[in-house]
Amino acid sequence: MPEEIIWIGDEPFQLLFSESEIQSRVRQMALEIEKDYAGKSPIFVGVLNGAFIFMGDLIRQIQGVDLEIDFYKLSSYGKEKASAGQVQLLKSVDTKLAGRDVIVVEDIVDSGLSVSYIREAILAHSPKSLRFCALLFKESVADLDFIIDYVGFRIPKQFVIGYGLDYKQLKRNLPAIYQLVDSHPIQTGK
Ligand SMILES: O=P(O)(O)OC[C@H]1O[C@H](OP(=O)(O)OP(=O)(O)O)[C@H](O)[C@@H]1O
Ligand code: HPA
Repeated sequence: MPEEIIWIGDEPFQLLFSESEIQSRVRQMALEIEKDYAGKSPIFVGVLNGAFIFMGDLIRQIQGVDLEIDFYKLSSYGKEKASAGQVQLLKSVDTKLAGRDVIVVEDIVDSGLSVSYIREAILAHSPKSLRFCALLFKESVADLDFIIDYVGFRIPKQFVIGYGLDYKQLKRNLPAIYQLVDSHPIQTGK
């Protein structure tokens, strides 16, 4: 079967993870988190916009834990495929995070800039614990001095779209994830 390709303008993207592959991995991640947080009342903090679909699917697979949700809204990628190299805080959480078990939910860790920013912001609230969950992790790019506790897929550095991830604010609604084909390499990190 030929690889599934979609075109955005003159840029080809190939299928990286199908909808069923994503859903099955999200279920596994949810089970692991459910086990780790049994008997606790964690708060899941999503990073908007990208994480909204992943977080929605993830928390609906966690039925054995009493959980709350809140969101930060950051922007670092602007309209293009490369990080602006600087994070802008567009919305903070409303919940008091002091003394809480906090799980940050990201669609992707790329340069690591966003998740590092969130970590500092949340640590300033003195949570009881802080863990990170990301569906996608570009480990060849990410520059972190802490670990991402729950990772869905480790991926190469190509730009990806779908399942919450956008290109110029579009294509977040694709149910699968696609990556820019190798012949169009783009450095998306810092
Ligand atoms: O590791 P980094 O290089 O910081 O990249 C990861 C961040 O970039 C994207 O958000 P973006 O700032 O594009 O905003 P969006 O979620 O609204 O698309 C993505 O959703 C992550 O939050
Ligand atoms: O590869 C990416 N695609 C879409 N948004 C992103 N934000 C960071 N990296 C990416």
